[in-house]
Amino acid sequence: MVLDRIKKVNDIKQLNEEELEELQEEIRDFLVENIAKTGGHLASNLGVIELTMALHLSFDLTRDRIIWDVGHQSYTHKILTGRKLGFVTLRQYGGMSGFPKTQEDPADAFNTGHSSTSISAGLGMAQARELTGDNYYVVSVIGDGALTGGMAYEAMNNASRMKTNFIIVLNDNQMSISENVGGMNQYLNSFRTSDAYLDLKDGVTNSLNRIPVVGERMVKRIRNAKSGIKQLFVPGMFFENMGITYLGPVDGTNIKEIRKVLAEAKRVRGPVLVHVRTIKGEGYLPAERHPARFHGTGPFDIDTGVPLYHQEKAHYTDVFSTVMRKMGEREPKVVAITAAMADGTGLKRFKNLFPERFFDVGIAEEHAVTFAAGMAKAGLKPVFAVYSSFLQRAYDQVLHDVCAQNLPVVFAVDRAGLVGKDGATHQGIFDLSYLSSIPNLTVMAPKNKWELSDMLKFAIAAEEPVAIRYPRGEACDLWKDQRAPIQKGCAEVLAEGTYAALFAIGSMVETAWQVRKKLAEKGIPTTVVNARFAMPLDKNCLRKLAESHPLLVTMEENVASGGFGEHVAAFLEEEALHTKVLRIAIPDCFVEHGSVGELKKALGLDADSVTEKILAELPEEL
Ligand SMILES: Cc1ncc(C[n+]2csc(CCOP(=O)(O)OP(=O)(O)O)c2C)c(N)n1
Ligand SMILES: CC(=O)[C@@H](O)[C@H](O)COP(=O)(O)O
Ligand SMILES: [Mg+2]
Repeated sequence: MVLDRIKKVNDIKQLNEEELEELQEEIRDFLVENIAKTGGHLASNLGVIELTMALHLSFDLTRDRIIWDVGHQSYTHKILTGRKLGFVTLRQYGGMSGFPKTQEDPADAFNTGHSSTSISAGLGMAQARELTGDNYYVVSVIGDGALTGGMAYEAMNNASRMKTNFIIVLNDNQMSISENVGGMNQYLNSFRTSDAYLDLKDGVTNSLNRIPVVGERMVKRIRNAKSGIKQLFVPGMFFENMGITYLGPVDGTNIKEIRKVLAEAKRVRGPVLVHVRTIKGEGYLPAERHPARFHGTGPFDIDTGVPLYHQEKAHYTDVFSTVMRKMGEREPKVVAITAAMADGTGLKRFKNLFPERFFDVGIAEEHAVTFAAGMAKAGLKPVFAVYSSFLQRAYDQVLHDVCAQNLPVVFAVDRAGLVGKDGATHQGIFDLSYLSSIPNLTVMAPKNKWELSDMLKFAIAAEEPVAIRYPRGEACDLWKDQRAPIQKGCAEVLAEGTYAALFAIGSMVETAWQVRKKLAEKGIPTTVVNARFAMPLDKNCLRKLAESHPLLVTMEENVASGGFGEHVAAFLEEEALHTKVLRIAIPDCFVEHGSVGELKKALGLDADSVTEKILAELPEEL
């Protein structure tokens, strides 16, 4: 196998043409076989095998730097830098990450996970190189989906000042996770099928002048031509007009062609964009046919592409999806917004039923929030469904555009808590902290699936901003009959005891219930309260609990700093209520990948660990 000869970076450069062709196929088989077992981001990776090989052949990654936008497509890069063996543990606890990690390999130039950062980071490096007089290439590889994100434009707007080489590779597969959207997508569509890049440069004398020799010769040729000197339409003119030389489009399945264009890109003095057309899921039929389903997949049967494990219980996302459908039917003012996550957030159904009230804004969380604010101001009832970790980048918009004006926007914060295999960049463990501190914003979390439904209805009826956070995965289906109406700032007592009060929020209510059982077996009766609201807190309930229990335990799936427990503790101190407080939260750290169960155990958030911590706090004579 040629693949076995790739042990470290640059080993690919030892291969002849025939061997490169073999390698291409071997990598494709390797990825399908391995991801079929471990799960992972398959379709995007299959699409960039040739592009990645061409990049590794064209650059020296002991020195040059490639920044992978989002980073979910970096598997071939990992293989070519000698990490083939890591695929057995891909995204598993203690195993290899699914994203680039500088701590994993020096050839990973920059950590990514969230979209549209690569051009900024690359530009920063290229700028640093200019100032320090170093000598290396910087290449930012960005997908057409990631190019819908505002940061990419902010970076391109700045790139024109570069006097030295800076390469942007646009990996254009016409897909975000699902179909790509927006004006840039339409613009790219208008010349995606154009002929070879060189013939299309007529008229682009501006940037050709930045390509030594070849460019100058072409400019001369264009100037001497009798007709067609100024074509009405020149591919890539948008980039050209921003001062970024455009080269492309080039066939992303053809390593030789890509290398040829990259060689030219290396000669440009200034920023240059190489437009590469790729195919999401290339070479594996089920993924080519269903690129969105194979964007991120669990284990599957290779022959059929059918998932190996079937979902048994409803996920919180499914519940959200169903309630949104019902609310869409009942309430014509309800509109749904997603930032390129219609599948993941469960809004696909709403999209199909109410297409005119569904808005996919692209990977543009900041815009999505202010867009929602505008809609709310004009009388609609926007629901922005967004992953907790992606809402982080729209903090100012939540604060300044929605909450400061007290506008009735609903934030359906999915993937709140530990998400597991995507790891540190995607864990939704900061939202209770960053949302609970914003005035006017009500922050809630359901204990089970019925409560998510009730909370969503409550939020849609509210005349002010509300965020509901709920975790990835199966929805809790305990306490079907305990469904007291949701009232702002009111908690729900689930069971009463005397020694300790477990004041838990969201997913941790179920854990509190398990802890209660474990303590009951030891003869220790506890109270369990479902807090429901992280903000405003149920102050009356807290007063009563503090007065009647020697120990109050707060439980949350969020970091400790600024979180639920911190707010509870601050309130008790303010009121001079002197019960002992034990705060169960995620330590203030970035949490790497692994299954949610493993991570909870490691972080002391599982029922056994919490029980031990409580026992350590209770007086010995109990
Ligand atoms: C800020 C942010 N929002 C959403 C996502 C989720 N996400 C991951 S990949 C992706 C689509 C990216 O599309 P593209 O850049 O074209 O890459 P492709 O998957 O097509 O290779 C999205 C929306 C993210 N990673 N970061
Ligand atoms: C790379 C990325 O950001 C997404 O593809 C993410 O991995 C999706 O996560 P879920 O599997 O939780 O939808
Ligand atoms: Mg794409």
